[in-house]
Amino acid sequence: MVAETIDRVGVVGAGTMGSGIAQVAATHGYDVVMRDIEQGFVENGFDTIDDSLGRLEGRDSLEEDPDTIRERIDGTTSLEDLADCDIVVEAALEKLDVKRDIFADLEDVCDEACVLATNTSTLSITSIAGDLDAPERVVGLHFMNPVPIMEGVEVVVGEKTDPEIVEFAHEFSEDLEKTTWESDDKPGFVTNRILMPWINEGIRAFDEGVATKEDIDAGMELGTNVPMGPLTLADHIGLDICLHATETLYEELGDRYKPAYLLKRKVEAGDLGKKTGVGFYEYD
Ligand SMILES: NC(=O)c1ccc[n+]([C@@H]2O[C@H](COP(=O)([O-])OP(=O)(O)OC[C@H]3O[C@@H](n4cnc5c(N)ncnc54)[C@H](O)[C@@H]3O)[C@@H](O)[C@H]2O)c1
Repeated sequence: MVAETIDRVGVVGAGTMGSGIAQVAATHGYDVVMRDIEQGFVENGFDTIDDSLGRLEGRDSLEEDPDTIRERIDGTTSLEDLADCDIVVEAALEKLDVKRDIFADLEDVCDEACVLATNTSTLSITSIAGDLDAPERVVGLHFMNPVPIMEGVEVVVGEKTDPEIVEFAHEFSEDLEKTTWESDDKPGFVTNRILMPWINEGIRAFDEGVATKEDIDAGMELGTNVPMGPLTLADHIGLDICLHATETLYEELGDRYKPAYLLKRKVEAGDLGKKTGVGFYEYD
């Protein structure tokens, strides 16, 4: 059990994924430090956690009351507050330069035994760790959205990742009651290499007038037994995240991953999906 070797879990980014990872770690008894760049973003993260814990309590899915879980999470804007963490999971923007800067800072601040994990959807673990003194302690820990609900975690092995760190990543995920699979550090790993072109083709089909958005989603839900069609799923993931992921795959793997025109246009218009209230659908 790696649980015995971990006192404190750090999370970088308090957005959709970071808040979910902080919540799940706290639910499983870990003390958590959740860091974002502005206090308002940290507070948004706590609002998301409160909503989610409230819903889970309503379904009798929690073993402790929400306040006990919530009190295990400290919010901060200071990177130094991650100094005592035994593992830090980065869930900030899907941009290589942003992640490389964060990992350089983490290497300065954290103890050398601290495991550094990234929740990146498509960026190379090897590139994120490239400039570090100890790239062997960097591993991909790709949680799925929404983190408190989805069972799977994709463990991604960088060129230099130490096999013991890979083992640790699996065990840590299992301590959070997740089930893991492993991928080499190839563009999009297993999940997004296959999922993103599916979403992208759904957007193209909508843009080219094949069917209404509702019928495209219904066709895929009822016709292939997936829980959400491509346009609803894109709104849940965030259209900016989908665009960054598709652009990375296009850059690395060529024409078959070219982002749909309508995806770029909606991101430029600021309609990013559920998180901004408008994507392909409207949300309260
Ligand atoms: N949304 C999904 O469905 C999903 C699924 C799996 C993986 N991911 C990956 O998880 C990561 C986060 O995605 P998200 O959907 O939570 O994004 P998000 O936009 O909801 O949240 C990102 C947060 O990171 C913060 N941030 C930016 N720079 C930072 C820094 N230097 N230090 C600390 N915080 C910083 C932002 O202020 C924001 O609150 C991305 O790498 C994304 O590709 C997303």
